[in-house]
Amino acid sequence: MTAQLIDGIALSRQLRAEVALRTQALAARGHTPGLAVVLVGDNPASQVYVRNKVKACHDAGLHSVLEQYPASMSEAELLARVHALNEDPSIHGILVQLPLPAHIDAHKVIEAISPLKDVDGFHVGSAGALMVGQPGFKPCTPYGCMKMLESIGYSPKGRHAVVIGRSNIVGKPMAMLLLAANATVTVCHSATPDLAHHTRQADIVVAAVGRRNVLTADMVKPGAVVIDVGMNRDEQGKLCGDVDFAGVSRVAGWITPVPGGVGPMTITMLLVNTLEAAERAAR
Ligand SMILES: Nc1nc(=O)c2c([nH]1)NC[C@@H]1CN(c3ccc(C(=O)N[C@@H](CCC(=O)O)C(=O)O)cc3)C=[N+]21
Repeated sequence: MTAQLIDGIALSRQLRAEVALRTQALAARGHTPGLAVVLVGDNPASQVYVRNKVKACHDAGLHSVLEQYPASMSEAELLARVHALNEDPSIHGILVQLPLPAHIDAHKVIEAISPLKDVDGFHVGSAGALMVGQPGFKPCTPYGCMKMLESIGYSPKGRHAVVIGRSNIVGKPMAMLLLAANATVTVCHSATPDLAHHTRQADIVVAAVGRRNVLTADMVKPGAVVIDVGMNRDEQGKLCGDVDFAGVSRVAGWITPVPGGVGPMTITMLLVNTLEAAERAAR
């Protein structure tokens, strides 16, 4: 059996076209959605990522500003910039690219972002809203994974979902979204003694660890949906996920590729959240 591909690029193209239409309608009423992307330091990977985000905004008709600062920027200076963006009516979403330099307390910076502009969904208020089922921004990566399930008409209701990884930005919110969609959810992590025991029972596996080959063919139930959130490099420097794609795609029913899977969807949901923030502000 060969798994069907869930194509994050094709789905992104579709969703971004919808974003562009809604953006146009909002802009016609004088409320062009605006995203501020703040990058501190010169991490080359971060440079690429933020440029992709700014380009995606441009292509969908959103306004964006990229603010780049040297690694020597102080925490107080960054907090002052966040406060200014909170007050800027042309900006509806604020993204402070992570990781931040070690001398800056990332938690403090994220908490300084207005929850109304927290399009990353990283603020404690956004996390709490997700947990109790109140309106708020969902973190873009797990939100994108839910859209990928939706795109294949797969309802998590009554299914067993296994999430590997418990980070605040992927694993935990992913578990909450699946739970809200009525899945039975197991969260596995580095202290789980027998990972395969859990994954073999899963109808849905989400791998979000940040290490290659965390999920291999022998760990997957035939026909399962496998979502790969990993972003790693192999020996040749090639981008690869957490899943042994060649092996697992012989067993799974559906699988997301890396690249071209969850990554583009993360950016798409950032656009969706920014548009949503602008629509709320325009009401
Ligand atoms: N405040 C904040 N918000 C983030 O959302 C955030 C962040 N900080 N820090 C870094 C991570 C990483 N991240 C990615 C998004 C898209 C791709 C993506 O589009 N990847 C392409 C490939 C890109 C390539 O070729 O390198 C793909 O998977 O097809 C990758 C990584 C967002 N992050």
